[in-house]
Amino acid sequence: FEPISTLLGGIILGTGAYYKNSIKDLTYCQFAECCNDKYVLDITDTLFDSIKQELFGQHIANDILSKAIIAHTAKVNANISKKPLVISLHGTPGTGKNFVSEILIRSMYKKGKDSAFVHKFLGRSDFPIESNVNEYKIEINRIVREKVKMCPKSLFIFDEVDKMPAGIFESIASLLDHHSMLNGLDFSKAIFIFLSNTGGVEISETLTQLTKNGKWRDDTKLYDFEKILEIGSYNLDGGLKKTSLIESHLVDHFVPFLPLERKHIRLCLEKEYFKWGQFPKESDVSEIIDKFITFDKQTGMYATSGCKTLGAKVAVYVRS
Ligand SMILES: Nc1ncnc2c1ncn2[C@@H]1O[C@H](COP(=O)(O)OP(=O)(O)OP(=O)(O)O)[C@@H](O)[C@H]1O
Repeated sequence: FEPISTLLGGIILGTGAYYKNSIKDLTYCQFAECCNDKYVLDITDTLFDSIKQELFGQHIANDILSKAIIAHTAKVNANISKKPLVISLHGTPGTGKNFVSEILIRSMYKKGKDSAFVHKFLGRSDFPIESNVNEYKIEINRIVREKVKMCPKSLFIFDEVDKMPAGIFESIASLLDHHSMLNGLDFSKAIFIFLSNTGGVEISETLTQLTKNGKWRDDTKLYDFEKILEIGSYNLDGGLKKTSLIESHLVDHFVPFLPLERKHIRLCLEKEYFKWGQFPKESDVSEIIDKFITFDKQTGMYATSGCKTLGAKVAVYVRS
Protein backbone atom coordinates (compact mmCIF):
# COMPACT_ATOMS: atom_id res chain seq x y z
CA PHE A 1 0.00 0.00 0.00
CA GLU A 2 1.62 3.28 -1.13
CA PRO A 3 -0.35 6.28 0.23
CA ILE A 4 0.87 9.00 -2.18
CA SER A 5 0.17 7.09 -5.39
CA THR A 6 -3.15 5.78 -3.98
CA LEU A 7 -4.15 9.37 -3.22
CA LEU A 8 -3.05 10.58 -6.67
CA GLY A 9 -4.87 7.69 -8.33
CA GLY A 10 -8.01 8.58 -6.36
CA ILE A 11 -7.79 12.23 -7.42
CA ILE A 12 -7.30 11.32 -11.08
CA LEU A 13 -10.20 8.84 -11.03
CA GLY A 14 -12.43 11.29 -9.13
CA THR A 15 -11.64 14.16 -11.49
CA GLY A 16 -12.21 11.88 -14.48
CA ALA A 17 -15.61 10.81 -13.13
CA TYR A 18 -16.51 14.45 -12.42
CA TYR A 19 -15.73 15.54 -15.97
CA LYS A 20 -17.45 12.48 -17.41
CA ASN A 21 -20.60 13.35 -15.46
CA SER A 22 -20.39 17.04 -16.40
CA ILE A 23 -19.97 16.16 -20.06
CA LYS A 24 -22.86 13.70 -19.78
CA ASP A 25 -24.99 16.50 -18.26
CA LEU A 26 -24.02 18.85 -21.07
CA THR A 27 -24.67 16.44 -23.91
CA TYR A 28 -26.79 13.37 -23.19
CA CYS A 29 -29.00 15.09 -20.59
CA GLN A 30 -29.83 17.90 -23.00
CA PHE A 31 -31.94 15.44 -24.95
CA ALA A 32 -32.74 12.52 -22.65
CA GLU A 33 -34.15 12.46 -19.14
CA CYS A 34 -31.52 12.33 -16.40
CA CYS A 35 -31.92 12.12 -12.65
CA ASN A 36 -30.82 15.72 -12.08
CA ASP A 37 -32.30 19.11 -11.14
CA LYS A 38 -33.26 19.80 -14.72
CA TYR A 39 -35.70 16.87 -14.84
CA VAL A 40 -36.51 16.20 -11.18
CA LEU A 41 -37.99 19.38 -9.79
CA ASP A 42 -38.37 20.63 -6.23
CA ILE A 43 -41.86 20.89 -4.80
CA THR A 44 -42.61 24.39 -3.53
CA ASP A 45 -45.37 26.06 -1.47
CA THR A 46 -46.82 27.60 -4.63
CA LEU A 47 -47.73 24.15 -5.90
CA PHE A 48 -50.05 23.61 -2.99
CA ASP A 49 -51.56 27.07 -3.36
CA SER A 50 -52.52 26.03 -6.87
CA ILE A 51 -53.75 22.59 -5.76
CA LYS A 52 -55.94 24.42 -3.24
CA GLN A 53 -57.59 26.30 -6.10
CA GLU A 54 -58.16 23.14 -8.15
CA LEU A 55 -59.02 20.52 -5.53
CA PHE A 56 -62.45 21.08 -4.03
CA GLY A 57 -63.60 20.05 -0.57
CA GLN A 58 -60.34 18.44 0.56
CA HIS A 59 -58.89 20.81 3.14
CA ILE A 60 -57.27 17.98 5.17
CA ALA A 61 -55.61 16.30 2.19
CA ASN A 62 -54.33 19.62 0.90
CA ASP A 63 -52.85 20.59 4.23
CA ILE A 64 -51.16 17.31 5.13
CA LEU A 65 -49.88 16.55 1.63
CA SER A 66 -48.31 19.97 1.28
CA LYS A 67 -46.63 19.80 4.68
CA ALA A 68 -45.46 16.19 4.29
CA ILE A 69 -44.06 16.56 0.78
CA ILE A 70 -42.37 19.91 1.37
CA ALA A 71 -40.78 18.57 4.58
CA HIS A 72 -39.59 15.43 2.77
CA THR A 73 -38.11 17.52 -0.06
CA ALA A 74 -36.28 19.70 2.48
CA LYS A 75 -34.85 16.65 4.26
CA VAL A 76 -33.75 15.08 0.98
CA ASN A 77 -32.02 18.30 -0.07
CA ALA A 78 -30.26 18.56 3.29
CA ASN A 79 -29.24 14.90 3.02
CA ILE A 80 -30.91 14.00 6.32
CA SER A 81 -33.81 11.91 5.03
CA LYS A 82 -33.89 8.60 6.90
CA LYS A 83 -36.73 6.84 5.10
CA PRO A 84 -38.88 7.27 2.00
CA LEU A 85 -42.09 9.22 2.41
CA VAL A 86 -45.01 6.78 2.50
CA ILE A 87 -48.54 8.15 2.23
CA SER A 88 -51.84 6.31 1.93
CA LEU A 89 -54.79 8.19 0.39
CA HIS A 90 -58.30 6.96 1.16
CA GLY A 91 -61.76 7.91 -0.03
CA THR A 92 -64.80 6.98 -2.05
CA PRO A 93 -64.53 7.12 -5.88
CA GLY A 94 -64.08 10.45 -7.64
CA THR A 95 -62.95 12.47 -4.62
CA GLY A 96 -59.59 13.51 -6.09
CA LYS A 97 -56.98 10.91 -5.09
CA ASN A 98 -55.69 10.32 -8.63
CA PHE A 99 -56.21 13.95 -9.50
CA VAL A 100 -53.78 15.07 -6.77
CA SER A 101 -51.31 12.34 -7.68
CA GLU A 102 -51.32 13.54 -11.29
CA ILE A 103 -50.66 17.12 -10.21
CA LEU A 104 -47.74 15.87 -8.12
CA ILE A 105 -46.30 13.90 -11.01
CA ARG A 106 -46.50 16.95 -13.29
CA SER A 107 -44.88 19.14 -10.64
CA MET A 108 -42.10 16.76 -9.64
CA TYR A 109 -40.93 15.63 -13.06
CA LYS A 110 -40.32 17.77 -16.10
CA LYS A 111 -41.55 14.91 -18.29
CA GLY A 112 -44.64 14.40 -16.14
CA LYS A 113 -46.29 11.01 -16.51
CA ASP A 114 -43.79 10.08 -19.23
CA SER A 115 -40.94 10.31 -16.76
CA ALA A 116 -38.92 7.13 -16.32
CA PHE A 117 -38.78 7.94 -12.61
CA VAL A 118 -42.52 7.56 -12.00
CA HIS A 119 -43.98 4.11 -11.70
CA LYS A 120 -47.67 3.44 -11.35
CA PHE A 121 -49.16 0.05 -10.43
CA LEU A 122 -52.86 -0.72 -10.84
CA GLY A 123 -54.45 -3.23 -8.47
CA ARG A 124 -56.96 -4.80 -10.82
CA SER A 125 -54.85 -5.08 -13.97
CA ASP A 126 -51.31 -5.50 -12.63
CA PHE A 127 -52.10 -7.95 -9.81
CA PRO A 128 -55.34 -9.71 -10.82
CA ILE A 129 -54.74 -13.20 -9.41
CA GLU A 130 -54.72 -13.59 -5.63
CA SER A 131 -52.74 -16.85 -5.67
CA ASN A 132 -49.89 -15.19 -7.62
CA VAL A 133 -49.03 -12.97 -4.69
CA ASN A 134 -45.52 -14.41 -4.31
CA GLU A 135 -44.62 -13.60 -7.91
CA TYR A 136 -46.10 -10.11 -7.55
CA LYS A 137 -43.99 -9.54 -4.42
CA ILE A 138 -40.80 -10.43 -6.27
CA GLU A 139 -41.79 -8.23 -9.20
CA ILE A 140 -42.56 -5.17 -7.03
CA ASN A 141 -39.27 -5.56 -5.16
CA ARG A 142 -37.36 -5.83 -8.46
CA ILE A 143 -39.03 -2.77 -10.00
CA VAL A 144 -38.58 -0.61 -6.89
CA ARG A 145 -34.86 -1.47 -6.70
CA GLU A 146 -34.35 -0.92 -10.41
CA LYS A 147 -36.10 2.46 -10.37
CA VAL A 148 -34.31 3.70 -7.25
CA LYS A 149 -31.00 2.65 -8.77
CA MET A 150 -31.86 4.78 -11.83
CA CYS A 151 -33.01 7.69 -9.68
CA PRO A 152 -33.29 7.82 -5.88
CA LYS A 153 -35.94 10.56 -6.17
CA SER A 154 -38.42 8.15 -7.74
CA LEU A 155 -42.17 8.20 -7.21
CA PHE A 156 -44.17 4.99 -6.84
CA ILE A 157 -47.94 5.10 -7.01
CA PHE A 158 -50.00 2.04 -6.12
CA ASP A 159 -53.58 2.63 -7.24
CA GLU A 160 -56.54 0.38 -6.27
CA VAL A 161 -54.66 -1.00 -3.26
CA ASP A 162 -57.99 -2.40 -2.00
CA LYS A 163 -58.04 -4.68 -5.10
CA MET A 164 -54.54 -6.04 -4.44
CA PRO A 165 -53.84 -9.34 -2.67
CA ALA A 166 -52.96 -9.13 1.02
CA GLY A 167 -49.25 -9.41 1.73
CA ILE A 168 -48.16 -7.93 -1.60
CA PHE A 169 -46.05 -5.21 0.01
CA GLU A 170 -44.14 -7.47 2.42
CA SER A 171 -41.22 -7.68 -0.02
CA ILE A 172 -40.63 -3.92 0.12
CA ALA A 173 -41.22 -3.38 3.86
CA SER A 174 -37.50 -3.24 4.66
CA LEU A 175 -36.95 -0.76 1.81
CA LEU A 176 -39.48 1.60 3.39
CA ASP A 177 -37.94 1.43 6.85
CA HIS A 178 -35.63 3.91 8.57
CA HIS A 179 -32.04 4.00 7.35
CA SER A 180 -33.27 2.40 4.15
CA MET A 181 -29.86 2.12 2.53
CA LEU A 182 -29.49 -1.39 1.15
CA ASN A 183 -26.79 -2.79 -1.12
CA GLY A 184 -25.63 0.71 -1.96
CA LEU A 185 -29.14 1.82 -2.96
CA ASP A 186 -30.66 4.79 -1.14
CA PHE A 187 -34.43 4.44 -0.78
CA SER A 188 -34.78 7.37 1.62
CA LYS A 189 -35.32 9.93 -1.14
CA ALA A 190 -38.23 8.12 -2.78
CA ILE A 191 -41.96 8.73 -2.33
CA PHE A 192 -44.54 5.96 -2.15
CA ILE A 193 -48.24 6.75 -2.50
CA PHE A 194 -51.01 4.20 -1.96
CA LEU A 195 -54.53 4.95 -3.20
CA SER A 196 -57.62 3.05 -2.14
CA ASN A 197 -61.35 3.17 -1.50
CA THR A 198 -60.79 1.38 1.82
CA GLY A 199 -62.24 3.46 4.62
CA GLY A 200 -64.31 5.60 2.23
CA VAL A 201 -67.59 4.65 3.91
CA GLU A 202 -66.06 5.11 7.36
CA ILE A 203 -64.85 8.59 6.38
CA SER A 204 -68.42 9.52 5.37
CA GLU A 205 -69.87 8.09 8.59
CA THR A 206 -67.31 9.90 10.74
CA LEU A 207 -67.86 13.18 8.91
CA THR A 208 -71.63 12.81 9.34
CA GLN A 209 -71.20 12.20 13.05
CA LEU A 210 -68.81 15.10 13.53
CA THR A 211 -71.08 17.54 11.70
CA LYS A 212 -74.10 16.26 13.67
CA ASN A 213 -72.13 17.07 16.81
CA GLY A 214 -71.75 20.64 15.63
CA LYS A 215 -68.36 20.62 13.90
CA TRP A 216 -68.10 22.33 10.51
CA ARG A 217 -66.75 20.17 7.69
CA ASP A 218 -63.86 22.59 7.17
CA ASP A 219 -62.92 22.39 10.84
CA THR A 220 -62.42 18.62 10.82
CA LYS A 221 -58.83 17.51 11.28
CA LEU A 222 -56.57 14.69 10.17
CA TYR A 223 -56.72 13.12 13.65
CA ASP A 224 -60.52 12.81 13.35
CA PHE A 225 -59.98 10.18 10.62
CA GLU A 226 -56.42 8.87 10.64
CA LYS A 227 -56.81 6.11 13.24
CA ILE A 228 -59.97 4.80 11.56
CA LEU A 229 -58.11 4.58 8.25
CA GLU A 230 -55.09 2.84 9.74
CA ILE A 231 -57.24 0.25 11.51
CA GLY A 232 -59.50 -0.20 8.46
CA SER A 233 -56.54 -0.73 6.13
CA TYR A 234 -55.07 -3.31 8.50
CA ASN A 235 -58.29 -5.27 8.94
CA LEU A 236 -60.12 -5.01 5.63
CA ASP A 237 -59.32 -6.96 2.44
CA GLY A 238 -56.66 -5.44 0.22
CA GLY A 239 -52.93 -4.94 -0.18
CA LEU A 240 -52.45 -3.44 3.28
CA LYS A 241 -54.34 -6.17 5.17
CA LYS A 242 -52.34 -7.45 8.17
CA THR A 243 -49.23 -5.90 6.67
CA SER A 244 -45.96 -5.22 8.46
CA LEU A 245 -46.01 -1.80 6.78
CA ILE A 246 -48.71 -0.88 9.31
CA GLU A 247 -47.41 -3.02 12.19
CA SER A 248 -44.00 -1.34 11.89
CA HIS A 249 -45.52 2.11 11.37
CA LEU A 250 -43.91 2.59 7.99
CA VAL A 251 -46.88 4.46 6.54
CA ASP A 252 -46.25 8.08 7.52
CA HIS A 253 -49.76 9.44 6.88
CA PHE A 254 -53.23 8.01 6.25
CA VAL A 255 -55.01 10.81 4.44
CA PRO A 256 -58.82 11.06 4.19
CA PHE A 257 -60.46 12.35 1.02
CA LEU A 258 -63.85 13.57 2.19
CA PRO A 259 -67.03 12.70 0.27
CA LEU A 260 -68.09 15.51 -2.04
CA GLU A 261 -71.30 17.46 -1.57
CA ARG A 262 -73.55 19.14 -4.13
CA LYS A 263 -71.60 22.42 -3.92
CA HIS A 264 -68.34 20.62 -4.77
CA ILE A 265 -69.98 18.76 -7.67
CA ARG A 266 -71.13 22.12 -9.00
CA LEU A 267 -67.52 23.43 -8.86
CA CYS A 268 -66.28 20.32 -10.70
CA LEU A 269 -68.98 20.89 -13.33
CA GLU A 270 -67.93 24.50 -13.81
CA LYS A 271 -64.29 23.38 -14.10
CA GLU A 272 -65.27 20.92 -16.85
CA TYR A 273 -67.19 23.63 -18.72
CA PHE A 274 -64.20 26.03 -18.45
CA LYS A 275 -62.07 23.40 -20.19
CA TRP A 276 -64.36 23.95 -23.19
CA GLY A 277 -64.15 27.72 -22.77
CA GLN A 278 -67.76 27.91 -21.56
CA PHE A 279 -69.69 28.77 -18.42
CA PRO A 280 -72.60 26.39 -17.65
CA LYS A 281 -76.24 27.48 -17.72
CA GLU A 282 -77.94 27.12 -14.33
CA SER A 283 -80.54 24.79 -15.88
CA ASP A 284 -77.79 22.48 -17.25
CA VAL A 285 -76.02 22.33 -13.88
CA SER A 286 -79.22 21.29 -12.12
CA GLU A 287 -80.10 18.82 -14.85
CA ILE A 288 -76.69 17.10 -14.85
CA ILE A 289 -76.61 16.82 -11.06
CA ASP A 290 -80.22 15.60 -10.79
CA LYS A 291 -79.97 13.11 -13.63
CA PHE A 292 -76.49 11.70 -13.24
CA ILE A 293 -75.29 12.12 -9.68
CA THR A 294 -76.38 9.68 -6.99
CA PHE A 295 -76.22 10.76 -3.38
CA ASP A 296 -75.72 8.35 -0.47
CA LYS A 297 -78.81 6.82 1.15
CA GLN A 298 -77.94 7.65 4.76
CA THR A 299 -77.57 11.42 4.52
CA GLY A 300 -78.48 12.25 0.93
CA MET A 301 -75.57 14.72 1.02
CA TYR A 302 -72.58 12.88 -0.42
CA ALA A 303 -72.13 12.07 -4.11
CA THR A 304 -71.35 8.35 -4.33
CA SER A 305 -69.07 8.68 -7.37
CA GLY A 306 -67.84 12.19 -6.59
CA CYS A 307 -66.78 14.17 -9.65
CA LYS A 308 -65.74 11.06 -11.54
CA THR A 309 -68.08 10.97 -14.53
CA LEU A 310 -68.59 14.71 -14.93
CA GLY A 311 -65.99 15.23 -17.65
CA ALA A 312 -67.79 12.80 -19.94
CA LYS A 313 -71.25 14.24 -19.16
CA VAL A 314 -70.18 17.83 -19.76
CA ALA A 315 -68.54 16.86 -23.06
CA VAL A 316 -71.96 15.64 -24.25
CA TYR A 317 -73.77 18.77 -23.02
CA VAL A 318 -71.38 21.30 -24.56
CA ARG A 319 -71.60 19.57 -27.93
CA SER A 320 -75.38 19.29 -28.07
N1 LIG B 1 -61.99 17.08 -5.00
C1 LIG B 1 -61.93 17.33 -6.31
N2 LIG B 1 -61.72 18.58 -6.78
C2 LIG B 1 -61.66 18.85 -8.08
N3 LIG B 1 -61.84 17.91 -9.05
C3 LIG B 1 -62.04 16.64 -8.66
C4 LIG B 1 -62.10 16.29 -7.28
N4 LIG B 1 -62.32 14.97 -7.20
C5 LIG B 1 -62.39 14.51 -8.43
N5 LIG B 1 -62.23 15.50 -9.33
C6 LIG B 1 -62.31 15.38 -10.80
O1 LIG B 1 -62.81 14.09 -11.10
C7 LIG B 1 -61.86 13.32 -11.83
C8 LIG B 1 -61.83 11.92 -11.27
O2 LIG B 1 -61.32 11.95 -9.94
P1 LIG B 1 -60.13 11.02 -9.43
O3 LIG B 1 -59.67 10.15 -10.55
O4 LIG B 1 -59.11 11.84 -8.78
O5 LIG B 1 -60.91 10.15 -8.38
P2 LIG B 1 -60.32 9.07 -7.36
O6 LIG B 1 -60.56 9.62 -5.99
O7 LIG B 1 -58.94 8.73 -7.72
O8 LIG B 1 -61.35 7.87 -7.61
P3 LIG B 1 -61.13 6.26 -7.59
O9 LIG B 1 -61.11 5.87 -6.16
O10 LIG B 1 -62.33 5.71 -8.26
O11 LIG B 1 -59.87 5.96 -8.32
C9 LIG B 1 -60.54 14.07 -11.68
O12 LIG B 1 -59.74 13.93 -12.82
C10 LIG B 1 -60.95 15.50 -11.47
O13 LIG B 1 -61.13 16.16 -12.70
